[in-house]
Amino acid sequence: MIWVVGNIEGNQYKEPFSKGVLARSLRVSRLGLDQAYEIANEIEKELLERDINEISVNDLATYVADYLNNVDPEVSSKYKNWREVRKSDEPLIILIGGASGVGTSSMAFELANRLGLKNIISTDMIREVMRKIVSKDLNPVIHKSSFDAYESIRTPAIRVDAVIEGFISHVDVVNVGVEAIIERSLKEGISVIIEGVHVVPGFIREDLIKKDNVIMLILTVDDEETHKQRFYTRCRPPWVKRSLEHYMENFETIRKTQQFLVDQAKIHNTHVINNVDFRTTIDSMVNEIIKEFGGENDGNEESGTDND
Ligand SMILES: Nc1ncnc2c1ncn2[C@@H]1O[C@H](COP(=O)(O)OP(=O)(O)OP(=O)(O)O)[C@@H](O)[C@H]1O
Ligand SMILES: O=C(O)[C@@H](CO)OP(=O)(O)O
Repeated sequence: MIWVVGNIEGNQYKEPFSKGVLARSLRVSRLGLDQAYEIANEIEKELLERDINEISVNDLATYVADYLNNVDPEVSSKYKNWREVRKSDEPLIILIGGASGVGTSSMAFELANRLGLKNIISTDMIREVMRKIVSKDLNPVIHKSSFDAYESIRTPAIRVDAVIEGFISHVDVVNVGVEAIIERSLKEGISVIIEGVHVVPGFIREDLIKKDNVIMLILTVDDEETHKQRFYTRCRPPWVKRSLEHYMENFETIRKTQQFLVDQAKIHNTHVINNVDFRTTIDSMVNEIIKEFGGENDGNEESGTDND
């Protein structure tokens, strides 16, 4: 057996080498699951052949990076950059916004897998809790969808566009919950991905969004027909209870909310990704996150683990 030795706040710990843990940490480098396991397997074999039965986390990381460098230097560089990011003591708060149906939940799930993060919070669920607390009479807009919230605005539209006014009133309320989750995650040191239509540039408090360990990304589907198709695929499985009709009837207003999100992203310098191809989207997200949190790798590995 090989023991991996690490150090947390001056305390040494030892754990058995796990191919699963190593393979998961390799996935950030765009390796498929099979290839990541294959490489983890090979690395274990090599270590055993060299009679290494104890290795520090840092030496293991260097070994892995060198191994990857022979497979593909780009993969190795991604691995090293991500380790740089994980050296930080601060949690990562990743916010993924986008109009209904563009794929924020699917992409958050994939990203969490790639980065080995364990917490994903959907803003729809925050809203659901709020609906139990705040009655329909008191705040009708959050009892609607973001794109048809305008139908329940009590005062007639004051702004130029009723749909956007409804969207803003809706997001504004749910945003209180989003901020609470960010605050709690920062306080507890828990990395989290928060995803959904209620993640909108310009709405989250400046003191939170400006933190070095908080990043917001906006997803879009620029092509209308592709966006429509997403609702078809999402509503097709028999266990899905969301009505396709609801989204098709409101498709134009959903597109309006997307345009609003893009406009807000421009104003607030938020990165926008057109979510067409699954892998390209994930790669862009990972690249943005590494760029924002880690800068470029300088090649000097020191400390940190991949396990949180
Ligand atoms: N890049 C992609 N390529 C192909 N299909 C995708 C892609 N991204 C998402 N999808 C599919 O599009 C559908 C909608 O995605 P998803 O449910 O994640 O959207 P959403 O943004 O979370 O929507 P909502 O906010 O309304 O819940 C799903 O069937 C999902 O599998
Ligand atoms: O409000 C919305 O735009 C969507 C987001 O997922 O929620 P629902 O379709 O459940 O109303």
